[in-house]
Amino acid sequence: MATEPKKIIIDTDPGIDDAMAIFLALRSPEVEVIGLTTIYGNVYTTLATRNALHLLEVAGRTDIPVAEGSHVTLNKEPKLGVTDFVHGADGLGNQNFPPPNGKPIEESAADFLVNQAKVNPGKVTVVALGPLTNIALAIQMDPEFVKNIGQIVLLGGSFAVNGNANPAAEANAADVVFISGANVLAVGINVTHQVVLSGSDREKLASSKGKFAQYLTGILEVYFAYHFDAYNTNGAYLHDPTALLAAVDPSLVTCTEGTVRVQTSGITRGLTILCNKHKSFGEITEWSNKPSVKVAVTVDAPRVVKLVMDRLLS
Ligand SMILES: O=c1[nH]cnc2c1ncn2[C@@H]1O[C@H](CO)[C@@H](O)[C@H]1O
Repeated sequence: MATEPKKIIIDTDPGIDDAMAIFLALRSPEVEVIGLTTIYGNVYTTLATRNALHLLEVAGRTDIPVAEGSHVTLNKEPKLGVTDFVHGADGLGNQNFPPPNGKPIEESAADFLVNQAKVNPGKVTVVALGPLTNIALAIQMDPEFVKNIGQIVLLGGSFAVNGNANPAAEANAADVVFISGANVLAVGINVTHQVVLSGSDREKLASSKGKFAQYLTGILEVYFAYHFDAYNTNGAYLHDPTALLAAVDPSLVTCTEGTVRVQTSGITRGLTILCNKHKSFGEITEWSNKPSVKVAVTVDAPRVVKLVMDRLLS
């Protein structure tokens, strides 16, 4: 008997690699996308919502609801900057796309997350591709959320490699989410930096007539230019697609388990530190007696890239 597709909500700040992940999800029969929620990060939240609606229109999937997320950080501070130098001023490679026709639903992202988890207890996976504010708000709003939500697969943390938001920190990590007790799988940039779309992969996308391949060829130009400047490579890291595919097929990564804390202030703000669950210390630490999460440590990069190519070329 065929198993039912896994219901997923993608929390996203599109974003070029977000666009790839959203299209991949729509091409993955293992999952059913029941909504997109938006957040600041690669762009401000208003533009993230506009881009989410636009991407669903490109895909012909305007049946999928978009719920707009928070405009401010968890501490209620306005978001200071976005990474338009990575994704272009419009977040989608400066392609002058027309505004979408659709509108977000009335429910906020956090309300949508809470309510969907409540009506499908244990059945919804959130794939969180941006800063984790909406997820943290859902956790704070409803004490039942961490029980109701099936899993949170998040792109977040850098786990002992340099960050990309600052040398200590990856752009997305949030302490509230890591110690919430929810079933969390964290895929950090120590892992996603191993998954590279090469220049020749991009040429294959460019020569395909597929709708998604054509669209992505246009927006990838800015993303490749950024990687060439920042990392001196003719390739692009597949952050969001890797996290999405880890939710689709967990066998693509291997994991360790332990408590993750996120530094919330000081020069290492955003630093993620994992304490392996089997390790004990002679003193009580800020990691002691806190819930464990799964943290990806290795990835089958060739298989991830092949899945990305096969599904986006078709
Ligand atoms: O250099 C960067 N700085 C900040 N964010 C980035 C950069 N490159 C990619 N992303 C975005 O942040 C997430 C990975 O941390 C990905 O979602 C990607 O879209």
